[in-house]
Amino acid sequence: MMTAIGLMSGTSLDGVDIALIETDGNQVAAFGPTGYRPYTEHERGLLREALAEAVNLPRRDARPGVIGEAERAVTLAHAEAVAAFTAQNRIVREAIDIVGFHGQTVLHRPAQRLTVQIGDGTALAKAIRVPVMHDFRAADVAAGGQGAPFVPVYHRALAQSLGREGPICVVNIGGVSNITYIDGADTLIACDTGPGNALLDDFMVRVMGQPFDREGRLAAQGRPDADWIAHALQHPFFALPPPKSLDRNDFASFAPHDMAPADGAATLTAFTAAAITRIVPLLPKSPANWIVAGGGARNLTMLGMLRERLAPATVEPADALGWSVDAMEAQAFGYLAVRGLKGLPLSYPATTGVPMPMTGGMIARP
Ligand SMILES: Nc1ncnc2c1ncn2[C@@H]1O[C@H](COP(=O)(O)OP(=O)(O)OP(=O)(O)O)[C@@H](O)[C@H]1O
Ligand SMILES: CC(=O)N[C@H]1[C@@H]2OC[C@@H](O2)[C@@H](O)[C@@H]1O[C@H](C)C(=O)O
Repeated sequence: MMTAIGLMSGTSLDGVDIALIETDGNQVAAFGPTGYRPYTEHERGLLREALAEAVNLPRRDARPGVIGEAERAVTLAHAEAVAAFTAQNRIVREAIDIVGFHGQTVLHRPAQRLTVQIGDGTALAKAIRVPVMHDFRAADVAAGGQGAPFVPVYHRALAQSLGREGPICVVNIGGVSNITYIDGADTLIACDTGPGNALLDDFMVRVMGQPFDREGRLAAQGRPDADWIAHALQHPFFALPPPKSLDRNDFASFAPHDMAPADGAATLTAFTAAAITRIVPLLPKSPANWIVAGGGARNLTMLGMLRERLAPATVEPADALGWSVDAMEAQAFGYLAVRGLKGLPLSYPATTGVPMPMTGGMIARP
């Protein structure tokens, strides 16, 4: 068994999730503590600027202007997250075999074999004095894969311990939504499904001056615009079979106009639920159980809409099974780091479209 710390900074740009996990790269032996280090307003501003600048990046290792500045901020925030987490939980660095460091995606264009995660693995390893596995998506994209999603192998490890009849679908509703379809030991299919919370968050900031729709309370007071959703679902992405992936801003132009705030929030929430449901006819069988992770699992209106659309399948938030809603991706990158160390596959033809199962990740030693 190995002890790994995973670090994830997701598309919501809210902060760094951190989690400890014990695993041999196949089974999960134990979940450790979890933590969170929010970005400051200044850091969030830098990340937003870096995302806007990144559309012009020619190469994945280029760090011009504000992107370099944002990278230094990301590395420092992660070093602080590890220092606070280990101090708080009295973990000595000798007890940690590896740290899995995802970094912050600023651009994702797999068709151009380009996916860019900022965060300096070597600098982080030096700062925390523990080996760091980073750059998880690079090898996959270089081999012609989508480079995302990467959490499915971890979902599979968790699902195997449930001992349920399949098929099971785990859906992660972060900034972007992605699903993992598991049926028995042999079938693992994954893809991004469309927007998660990012459109709703951007709408809430613009219209209500709030970072997100807490528990889905605003959406609960509104009426989804069915025509708007039907039109949005005409986007060719939704008809594509898995594997497929998205950049955070691929749907950024899908903003409801001329709608009351509650109706706009209800429409965007229903759009996310409809886009997730749209994947069902593209899967081999209709999933019997849906498990919802990511911040979207805390949005009760979203959960209600998913239940309505996916019935008679069951829809449960991940924490109802003892899994972490918030730290699942951080745990996953700890798990993936151990798999990377052992040369085990991180992605498969049916999860990212790589021609063969691929290991990945780069190791930086202090
Ligand atoms: N209590 C809550 N009620 C409603 N929504 C919530 C709540 N808590 C979090 N969220 C939503 O979840 C989002 C954060 O989700 P999460 O941390 O899973 O995203 P991420 O990891 O950054 O994204 P990704 O998985 O796309 O990389 C918030 O921006 C917000 O929209
Ligand atoms: C390129 C990139 O960073 N993609 C993220 C993003 O956020 C959610 C979705 O889009 C997913 O594909 C992926 O993250 C998770 C952690 C994954 O790789 O499984």
